[in-house]
Amino acid sequence: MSSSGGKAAELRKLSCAGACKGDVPKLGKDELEKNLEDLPAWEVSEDHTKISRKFVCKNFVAAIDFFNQVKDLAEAESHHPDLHLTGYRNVQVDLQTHSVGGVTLPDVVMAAKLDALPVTYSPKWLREHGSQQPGQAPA
Ligand SMILES: C[C@H](O)[C@H](O)[C@H]1CNC2=NC(N)=NC(=O)C2=N1
Repeated sequence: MSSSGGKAAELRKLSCAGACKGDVPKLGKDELEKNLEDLPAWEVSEDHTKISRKFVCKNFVAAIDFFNQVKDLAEAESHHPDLHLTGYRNVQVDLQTHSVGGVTLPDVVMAAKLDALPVTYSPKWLREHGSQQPGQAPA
């Protein structure tokens, strides 16, 4: 049962700093799922080496605006997601700590922080995927 969002709020208080020195432990499957219980928009890859979030933005400008917010956050945290933009508005964000080749707590922290960024979603996509998407800005 997911908490009332408290876990995500706790994660957002943490920093990703130092995540990439190669000594941060990879999270196992169970730890990962426990850490993601409050971040339902994120999926774990088959091999558990990355977590991803997919959504459709209202348009290309909205997608690039989101990417620019991600750029600022990633630079502030010195921890960088992989960003994919296809079909002018289909967004996929992947997170992994490249220096260890897996998902670490800083990746989960970054996911929680990314979920707090406002996104202008495609209204049609929101209707089809449940309107409770994270960071939902007015359409
Ligand atoms: C020197 C610099 O901090 C490191 O190369 C950082 C940059 N951002 C990073 N981001 C991610 N996701 N993984 C890393 O291993 C990583 N390393």
